[in-house]
Amino acid sequence: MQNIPTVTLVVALALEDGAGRWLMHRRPDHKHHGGLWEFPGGKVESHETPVNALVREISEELGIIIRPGDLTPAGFAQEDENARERPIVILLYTCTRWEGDPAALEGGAVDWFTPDAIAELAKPPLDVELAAGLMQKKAD
Ligand SMILES: Nc1nc2c([nH]c(=O)n2[C@@H]2O[C@H](COP(=O)(O)OP(=O)(O)OP(=O)(O)O)[C@@H](O)[C@H]2O)c(=O)[nH]1
Repeated sequence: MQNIPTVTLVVALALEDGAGRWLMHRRPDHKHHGGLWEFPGGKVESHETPVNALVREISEELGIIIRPGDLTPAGFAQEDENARERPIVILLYTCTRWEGDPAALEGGAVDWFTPDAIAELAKPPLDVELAAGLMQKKAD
């Protein structure tokens, strides 16, 4: 039987500094959801585990090194199954340790935000859910 993916699997990172702020990435204007702020990350390739994909994406996108063992699952969000042919499912991980200085290597911008500031940012719909779930989890 042919192995046909039914969803687009995306991984995203909630990087937390020591002061209760999170790193968000503003997508380059020419991309899907251009100009909106999201958790950095990207699509899982067919040969990768989600964690390996996140380590790769974060290195490419932010130029920092994170380790698989420092990633903690923090929730997920998914598009409606009728949204498109392969609806997006995003897996969110938290991390508090990294090496290097995060920079927007593929365009756009990166910055650190408090939970209240993240709530005010213009975000893709799935990130609204991811951010709300993450902040709820931290408050529990
Ligand atoms: N990385 C990331 N993508 C997100 C988030 N929320 C969200 O809806 N998406 C969507 O998920 C998809 C991920 O694609 P991407 O463009 O970041 O990934 P990529 O670099 O592997 O793809 P590309 O090389 O095709 O551009 C995009 O359609 C993006 O708009 C998020 O928090 N982080």
